[in-house]
Amino acid sequence: MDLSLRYVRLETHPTARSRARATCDIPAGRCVLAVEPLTTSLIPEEKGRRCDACHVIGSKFKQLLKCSRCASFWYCSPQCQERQWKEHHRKLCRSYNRFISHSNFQALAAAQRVDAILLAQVIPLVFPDDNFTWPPADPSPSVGTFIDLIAKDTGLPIDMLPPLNFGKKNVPRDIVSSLFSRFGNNNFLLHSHLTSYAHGVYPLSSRLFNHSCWPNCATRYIIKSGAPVMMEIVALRDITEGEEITIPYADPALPYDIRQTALQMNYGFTCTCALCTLQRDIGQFPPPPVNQEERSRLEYEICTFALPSTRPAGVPAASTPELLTKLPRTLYPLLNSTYLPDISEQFSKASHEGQYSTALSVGRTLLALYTVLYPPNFPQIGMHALELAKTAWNSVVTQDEGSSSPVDQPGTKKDARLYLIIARGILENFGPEGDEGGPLEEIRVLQELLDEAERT
Ligand SMILES: C[S@@+](CC[C@H](N)C(=O)[O-])C[C@H]1O[C@@H](n2cnc3c(N)ncnc32)[C@H](O)[C@@H]1O
Repeated sequence: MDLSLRYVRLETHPTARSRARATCDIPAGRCVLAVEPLTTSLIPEEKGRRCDACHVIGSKFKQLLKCSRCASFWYCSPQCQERQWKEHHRKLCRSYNRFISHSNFQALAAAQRVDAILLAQVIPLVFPDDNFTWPPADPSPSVGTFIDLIAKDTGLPIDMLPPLNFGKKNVPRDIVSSLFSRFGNNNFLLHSHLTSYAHGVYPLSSRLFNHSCWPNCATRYIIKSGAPVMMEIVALRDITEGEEITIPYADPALPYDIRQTALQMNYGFTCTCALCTLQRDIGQFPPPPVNQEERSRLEYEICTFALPSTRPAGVPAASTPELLTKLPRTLYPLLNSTYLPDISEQFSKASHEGQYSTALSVGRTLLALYTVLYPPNFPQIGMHALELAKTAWNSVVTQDEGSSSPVDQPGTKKDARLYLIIARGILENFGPEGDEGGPLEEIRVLQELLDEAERT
């Protein structure tokens, strides 16, 4: 495996086998590495909506072509169809529908079904000539890296998978088992504008990057017509030479216990990152107050405490959860595991129903919590700030009649501008990704509307 990479080098790690270290100082926003997939698979809801090869969305101007034999794969062009045909579809086409309608497949949980499809697509890549010997003879660099990934028991007995007999011969069970043991802890969820739409195997990223709940990098996916979907590892903040490069395997805003259980179950390790260490030392957060007045006071205080830190310009991004360390204990009830899901739901409901004052007051508290719980420049903070900017603008144009309590006021153009500055700083750092349009385009349009409103 060639790991002579520009920004990262691999070195041994006492418990995680190895880790990726920065070979030089890396500025925030820099793409540390771009990685090709070994294979990807759309989630069922996206089948027929996107090209199975390059993932562009079909439209009435660019209608997708259905595979005329299996009628289960769609392509935006004959080139994409040909590329996928050569990779795996020539082996899968005839048996794909039998495979996914088999009772064993139907009995699998959703995530296991995706792994089963990825496995079926990987086998023709590992054994293009149906020469089933282990280890495979003369693997491509990507297959070689895949074989080199950490193997773990997936907890799913192999006889629960549908038979894998795509080539002329049946795939030997021990080979299926060896390949399948690399799934589960090595698959990525592909997203566009932070909405998941596919799963994929990116062996080089799996081989290189360990997890942290306070990561210095995040993954983005580049969807380009006719090209494989590239995974890019983007620096969230300035990284110094020698620092370990990490990405999040789980959402850092999930409660500590849930993160630890998921990481242990799916990847077999206990996370000891800076966020986990701090949260473990703090222990359980007390429940939020039932009294509404008391609750509003805490919400007001957390906004005053955290929101100045979301201003991107000139504020160096912390490499440790600085805000959580400094958070007054009196505000801990707002970090209780019940509170964040509760206000997220309130925010979505109020903004969808046009209750802009409520949405803005709840959304502001949510932004404060995200700022405390997520590492600096984490894209979720930027996406939420953009939602707040749009809500403030909608409130302005519909002249929403909100109450006049200190935390519950109708939005103003000034609010919209402020949230837009936060959103732009973070999302421009994260960079263009996913489908066409999306948050960067929305920022541009809203900025134009605000500038226009200023002029008139
Ligand atoms: C996708 S691989 C990452 C690359 C891996 N370190 C290697 O050398 O191939 C995931 C595995 O790495 C290990 N790992 C990743 N992050 C870790 C962490 N923060 N602490 C301990 N082990 C970790 C676990 O064994 C996990 O199942």
